[in-house]
Amino acid sequence: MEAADEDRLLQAAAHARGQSHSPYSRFAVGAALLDEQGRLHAGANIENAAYPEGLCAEAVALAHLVMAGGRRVVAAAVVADSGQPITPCGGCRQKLREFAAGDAPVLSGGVTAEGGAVLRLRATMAGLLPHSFGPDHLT
Ligand SMILES: O=c1ccn([C@H]2C[C@H](O)[C@@H](CO)O2)c(=O)[nH]1
Repeated sequence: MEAADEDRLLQAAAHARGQSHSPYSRFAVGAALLDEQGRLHAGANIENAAYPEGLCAEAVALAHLVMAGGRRVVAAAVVADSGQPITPCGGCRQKLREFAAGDAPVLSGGVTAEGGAVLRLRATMAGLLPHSFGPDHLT
């Protein structure tokens, strides 16, 4: 993946983070996904007063991708202001894996003073979720 495409993905995640509804954790997360048609789909975490009902940014972005007719997650980016690089939670790794190849890049970004994103970690789907269960197991 070219640096310019990585940056486009990270900045889309940073922009989406601005829509986060996270009054309980006060931990705003943004995610962006690149689909097989070259389109970007973004999401932010949406928390709920009934705490377990909250949605992760990655799940919201994935819902946008699928509803827009996307069928593959070619690359993903997650952005948050955290002490260590943010990575998708276990549940979101599985959700993304449904649509992503093992070598799909998963970028982790931190937040700049200007509200943009800076690359902090470059991972892959299979690196985050090794020996994973997926659609092929059901055929
Ligand atoms: O990869 C992650 C990790 C956490 N969160 C959200 C869930 C919750 O709203 C808040 C704190 O866990 O961050 C995400 O959206 N994505």
